[in-house]
Amino acid sequence: MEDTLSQSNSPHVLIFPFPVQGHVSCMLKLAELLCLSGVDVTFLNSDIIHRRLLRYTDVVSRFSCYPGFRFETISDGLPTDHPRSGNRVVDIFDSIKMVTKPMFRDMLLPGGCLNCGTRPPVTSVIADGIMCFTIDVAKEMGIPVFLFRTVSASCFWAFYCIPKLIESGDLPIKEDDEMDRLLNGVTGMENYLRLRDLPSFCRVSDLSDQGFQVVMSETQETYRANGLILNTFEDLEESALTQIRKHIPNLYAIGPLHANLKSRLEAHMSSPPRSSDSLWEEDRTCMTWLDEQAPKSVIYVSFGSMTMLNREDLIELWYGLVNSNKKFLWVIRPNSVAGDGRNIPAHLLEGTMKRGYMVRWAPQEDVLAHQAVGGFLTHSGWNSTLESIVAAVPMICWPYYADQQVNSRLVGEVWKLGFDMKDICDRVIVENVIKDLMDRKRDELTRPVDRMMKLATRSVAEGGTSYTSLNRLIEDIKTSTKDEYVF
Ligand SMILES: O=c1ccn([C@@H]2O[C@H](COP(=O)(O)OP(=O)(O)O[C@H]3O[C@H](CO)[C@@H](O)[C@H](O)[C@H]3O)[C@@H](O)[C@H]2O)c(=O)[nH]1
Ligand SMILES: C[C@H]1CC[C@@H]2C(C(=O)O)=CO[C@@H](O)[C@@H]21
Repeated sequence: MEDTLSQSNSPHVLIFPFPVQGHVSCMLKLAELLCLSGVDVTFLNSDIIHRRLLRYTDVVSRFSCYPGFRFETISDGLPTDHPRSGNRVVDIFDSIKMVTKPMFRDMLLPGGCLNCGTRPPVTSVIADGIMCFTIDVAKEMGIPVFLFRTVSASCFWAFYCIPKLIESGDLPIKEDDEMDRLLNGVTGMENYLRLRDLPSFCRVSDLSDQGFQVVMSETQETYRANGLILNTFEDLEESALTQIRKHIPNLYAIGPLHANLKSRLEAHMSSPPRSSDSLWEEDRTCMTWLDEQAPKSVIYVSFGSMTMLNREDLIELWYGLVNSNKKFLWVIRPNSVAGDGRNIPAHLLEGTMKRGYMVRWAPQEDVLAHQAVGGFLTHSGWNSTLESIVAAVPMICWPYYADQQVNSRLVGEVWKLGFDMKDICDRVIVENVIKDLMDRKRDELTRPVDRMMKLATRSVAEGGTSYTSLNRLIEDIKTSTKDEYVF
């Protein structure tokens, strides 16, 4: 039996995400898409992420219908009580290279849990694009590696151009730099990308900064992989995709992945069950509250899984929401507000009682699809941006860090799907931008929002660009063969 398995040529992909919510959830969607196409998948989670998935989701029963799927776990190298969010997330970069990389290698060696004869051997790896150490390990074993970078193509391209921005003197940003100055160094974005729209990792005066160095070098190393997978679609990011292809020709644009998965599940069964990838318990009472609200009357507020709010910003946002007189549904994640959460002004508490609803974590895709939701105040994480596009919900962008600065600029200036409130948190501005989005300037957003929703839907339908690109990826995975081990 063991011999038959180890000689088997059946495709077996190892999927290995960077251990944070926004990466794990879209990679789980890719895993399910591969399972649907008959590919065996092992999904490698960090221990902490896996524990939380088991606790808050139905992930085990969801994947139980795919006999070729299984989970494995690995340490991320950090102590259990490390926050793994806000600016502390960069600590994962070091720990994963120092602690996780050798463990990952051991797992793939003969006798390791990924190579012990009980399953067909791993024939290809899909690893997070921010973890290029996986290329070293997989290549040593003769296994092809595809990188999945979970940010937008535009952000990837901006990261890719960092060396050029250093050469031109645009980086590091100087103390007296005009942040609204347009940049020439990111080809294709010259007309709209300002210094302030670069990924937040570029906002450093010292280029030896750890976060800056990691995103720059990991991006530069992408070419070493057998291909690059991006969660985007041609009609949305054609320009950035064209630029990237000049350097990394084997590019698969297969997004929006959640829509791609939904569409393929619907082709397999009439009403696929809803599933969750959440690392917090979803509070579905907000759906009942939404049921009671008028169509397009509610602004949904969520800043994803990593954003930390300080008290000052919390209060300004809160005043803006209450004073806009709009209904609002606000996700405030546990432990996401720094400082004192007490002594909230009575005006805010009363306004929230009348018009607001707060939860610790929401079923976001369902919320955005609800007819009562008319706008999304978002941190512009890439998954949230794509989910909003598919649901045809216009956005107010208040980016926190990383790729979000780039995404919000595209939403506001290029795609015209909302307004970018970058670097501002003032109660009067928040109130006004909400009124603009929900009423005063709503008409100017309606057409672009509907158009992009349709393009997204078309891209994942049979024959669409993301549909075709995903088929190509599946085909390439199925024909990938593992070389002989080289030791
Ligand atoms: O109450 C909530 C809030 C969020 N979500 C989901 O959580 C995910 C959040 O992802 P994203 O919007 O991408 O934000 P982050 O969690 O901040 O994701 C990280 O990963 C993304 C992909 O790389 C990056 O774009 C972000 O900047 C980075 O912070 C989305 O699928 C949401 O639907 C919920 O289900 N319920
Ligand atoms: C935790 C963040 C560091 C890098 C990741 C990222 C990327 O460029 O791949 C962007 O934002 C975050 O998701 C990740």
